[in-house]
Amino acid sequence: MGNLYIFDHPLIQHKLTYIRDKQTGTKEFRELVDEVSLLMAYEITRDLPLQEVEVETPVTTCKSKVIAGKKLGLIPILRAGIGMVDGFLSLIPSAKVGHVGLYRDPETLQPVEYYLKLPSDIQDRVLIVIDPMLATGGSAEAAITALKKRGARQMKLMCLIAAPEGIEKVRAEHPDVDIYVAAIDQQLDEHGYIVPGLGDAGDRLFGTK
Ligand SMILES: O=P(O)(O)OC[C@H]1O[C@H](OP(=O)(O)OP(=O)(O)O)[C@H](O)[C@@H]1O
Ligand SMILES: O=c1cc[nH]c(=O)[nH]1
Ligand SMILES: [Mg+2]
Repeated sequence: MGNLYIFDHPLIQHKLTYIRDKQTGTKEFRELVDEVSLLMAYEITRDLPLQEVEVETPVTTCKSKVIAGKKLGLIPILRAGIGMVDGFLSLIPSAKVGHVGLYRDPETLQPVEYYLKLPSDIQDRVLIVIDPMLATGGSAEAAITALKKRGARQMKLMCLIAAPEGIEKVRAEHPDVDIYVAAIDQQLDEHGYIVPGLGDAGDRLFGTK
């Protein structure tokens, strides 16, 4: 089974509170998601492997470290995942970005795929799938399945808020994928929304509805 990590950094937790707040308007919501995504990128990359190189300083040469191993790929699940891209890229600007377009049918809660565009070398990258919300887990599960079908071999899932149901689903269907979240909430309501959650992430990010 994949590991489950909680981003417990105080700055992430502090900002998440204002993201949840229904009084937070679109502009501020977007800014906060952007800031939290940068902090989450910092946390999720703390296990990147390093290798020693020699560097010449103005004084002498010394051994120092650079990031080694596989490159990263960022895979936002449209639409809401887009809100997390810029923050992540401000820290890791060389990551390639692939898009998986999915929406959740409001009646059946099943994910419907409408778009897919990926970097050509996803098999050689560690992919970080990003979406603010992990509710039933259907969208994340479908996105990871779609990526595996196209050759993805190593993935992490990064979300702001997860419901226990979503975590369980992804861990059951994709035990090879580690999950990183800022909060695990209580449950889903009868419409599949996370309680207490933050409402509809896409609508709050883009000012729709
Ligand atoms: O875990 P699930 O039950 O699948 O729900 C989570 C999905 O729902 C939201 O997307 P939505 O369908 O609202 O699309 P949007 O991003 O275009 O608003 C959210 O951004 C996730 O992708
Ligand atoms: O609470 C939820 C559940 C799914 N999608 C959202 O945007 N919010
Ligand atoms: Mg939505």
